Amino acid sequence: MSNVDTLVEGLPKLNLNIEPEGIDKFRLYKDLLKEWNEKINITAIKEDSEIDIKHFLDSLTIFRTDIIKDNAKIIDIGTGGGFPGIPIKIKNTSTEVVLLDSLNKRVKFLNEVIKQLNLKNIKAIHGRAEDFGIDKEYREQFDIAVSRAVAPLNILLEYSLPFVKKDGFFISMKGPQIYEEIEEADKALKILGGQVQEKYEVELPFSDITHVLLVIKKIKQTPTKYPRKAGKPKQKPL
Ligand SMILES: C[S@@+](CC[C@H](N)C(=O)[O-])C[C@H]1O[C@@H](n2cnc3c(N)ncnc32)[C@H](O)[C@@H]1O
Repeated sequence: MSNVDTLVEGLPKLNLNIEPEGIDKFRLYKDLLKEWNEKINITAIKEDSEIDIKHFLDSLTIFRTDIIKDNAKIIDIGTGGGFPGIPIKIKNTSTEVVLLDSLNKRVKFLNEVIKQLNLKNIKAIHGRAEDFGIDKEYREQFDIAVSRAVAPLNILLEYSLPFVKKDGFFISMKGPQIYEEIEEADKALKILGGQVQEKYEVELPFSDITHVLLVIKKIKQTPTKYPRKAGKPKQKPL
């Protein structure tokens, strides 16, 4: 079994607490991550303490925003190996979580994690954000969309904001380059109905890395012509 010692030591540094049952789930999650990573490419981060810091603790920094309320319905866009969606679900079991990724082999891994960790009220779906964003089962159905390491903000907003209900939030987990990205995303924000609400700078424990959690509030409905068809947001960002 993997150890999650660095995760356990890092939680108080983020003012977070996770019950022993949750810690056991992180341990099992790490076992599966390392096992599957031998067969399919999920993450370049392979060492125990690095997984704790750069995947688990980094994902959990999202709780510093106070946006994730009990029972919130959340979608993680481009979740990859489940970050930040699975740590969110382990920490707050009352949330309803949808994990979305365009790479099917990663979605298969996520389904195995959901099964083995016995997580409830969570599912992994395979496809592109541009396609699910026009599907009425998903469009404007979420209190919160989250995303880490998927695309520059002007592109990411077109992937994410269509999923968020009016008065809901999109939380983008970024590095310090976010400040330039915000300037470049001014037009996309206006078109898609978003407004910058807050920026939280968070120091990642046991590292010299500072990440920024950008909280965008959805202040009006997204026009039905967005998202444009798959590939278009990236080819021709707003
Ligand atoms: C660099 S990985 C980041 C994964 C994870 N969020 C993390 O922080 O570790 C980006 C992920 O986004 C997915 N992705 C990229 N564009 C997408 C799109 N348009 N719709 C859905 N998933 C997408 C990719 O398949 C990939 O798994």
